[in-house]
Amino acid sequence: MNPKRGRTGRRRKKKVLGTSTGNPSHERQYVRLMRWMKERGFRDKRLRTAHFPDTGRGLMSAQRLQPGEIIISLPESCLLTTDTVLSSYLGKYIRGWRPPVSPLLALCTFLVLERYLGAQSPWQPYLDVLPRAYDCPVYWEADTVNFLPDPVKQKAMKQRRTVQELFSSARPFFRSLNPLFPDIVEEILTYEALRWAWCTVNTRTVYKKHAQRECFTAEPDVYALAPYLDLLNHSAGVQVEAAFNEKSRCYEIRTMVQYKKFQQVFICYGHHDNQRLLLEYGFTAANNPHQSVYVTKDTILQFVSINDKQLQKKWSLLKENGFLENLTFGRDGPSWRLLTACRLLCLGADELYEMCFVFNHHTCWKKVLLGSFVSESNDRTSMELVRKICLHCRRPGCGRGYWISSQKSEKSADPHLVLVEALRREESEILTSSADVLQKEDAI
Ligand SMILES: C[S@@+](CC[C@H](N)C(=O)[O-])C[C@H]1O[C@@H](n2cnc3c(N)ncnc32)[C@H](O)[C@@H]1O
Repeated sequence: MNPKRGRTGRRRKKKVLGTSTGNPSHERQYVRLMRWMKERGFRDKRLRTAHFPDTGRGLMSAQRLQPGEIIISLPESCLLTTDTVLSSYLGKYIRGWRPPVSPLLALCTFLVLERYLGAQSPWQPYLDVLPRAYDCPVYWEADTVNFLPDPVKQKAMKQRRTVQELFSSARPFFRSLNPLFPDIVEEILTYEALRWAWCTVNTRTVYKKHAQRECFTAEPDVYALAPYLDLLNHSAGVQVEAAFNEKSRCYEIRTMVQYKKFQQVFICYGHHDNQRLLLEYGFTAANNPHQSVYVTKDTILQFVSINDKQLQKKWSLLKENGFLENLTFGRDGPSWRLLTACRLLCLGADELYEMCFVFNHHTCWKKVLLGSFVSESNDRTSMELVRKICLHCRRPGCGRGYWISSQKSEKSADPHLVLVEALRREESEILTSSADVLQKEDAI
């Protein structure tokens, strides 16, 4: 009996498809990729590609994996770095170009040109499995970016400017490549192509440090595209060790958690909140333990007295000491940085420069920045200020606690609006939770 026929066979087939990407042309791409990797010395069979309902394409365990076990070991010959670029046809153009290009631009240019070369590129099997587009804000419609909460919106706009500026500044270098692709180099190295390559590098590279080279700008050269390994998705809850092993000359990832056979295998991209995941990787993670709500300087300024003669001085002290960045609310209340900034802003006129002889002769403002108690009144007024800020952030119209349903119906085809909505929903939950914590503290 043919095991693929009949009910059992059909069930068995369904199960296999359920764990694969389910698309035959994609399947062929992975077969080609694996063959190509094998030619380059990759022998691993511990992971395999799969499609997951919540995270999309990823890798799953083909066997039980134990904590401490290496889950993937990628030979150096599979890595695409600036070494690859310099040893290619682009090398002499990069070495001869002044002012030097950045390592990032070199990689991006190489990716675009190799994609253009198609079957002539030795990297084709890898390039074929790369996404055609990304979900980072640089890909979004300008209108959609406007729906982001303010601090993320600023960063998203900065990201768009960064890529636009990179493109503008790179055009003379691109034109210098004319001898390689007469007449059409500007049609290949377009803004859209550079944006794709920029996102490819930013969302998929692993860290591999290269010594600084004269042919590049001084920006850190730390990128390595790692075929197949870059199919691993992110989870905040896993611990891995990942590094290039100088002895084995392989990029290795070791899991610190256990996986059953057929479970999705994750790595952790860093202790990132959802704003950062959205900006850098184009997704938000449900139940992200690092999620927080950012408070802008402008919001804080709305609630401090403009009659405070020391306001400017206090503001400069916060700025000089790096306390005007990353001011957040979390599920367990305001962050220490936000609280500290508020405590400094609430120091009384006579308190700011008052010397404290008990604590290393520091002035009160210094004491606040070091996290020490100053006075009951400072504690009370700063908590009031934090509560006001929290209340303000929760207000509909502040741009956080309301739903963007009207836009949603008009723009239901915009997948990025879903990301904005997820971010806003989570922010609203965090602010509610923060407000509860603040209320409880008030009651004590
Ligand atoms: C290094 S790649 C991982 C493989 C990727 N899923 C793919 O199909 O090519 C990083 C990208 O995967 C997606 N991703 C990673 N972790 C995710 C997660 N937990 N949930 C949703 N998307 C995730 C994001 O699009 C991110 O930019």
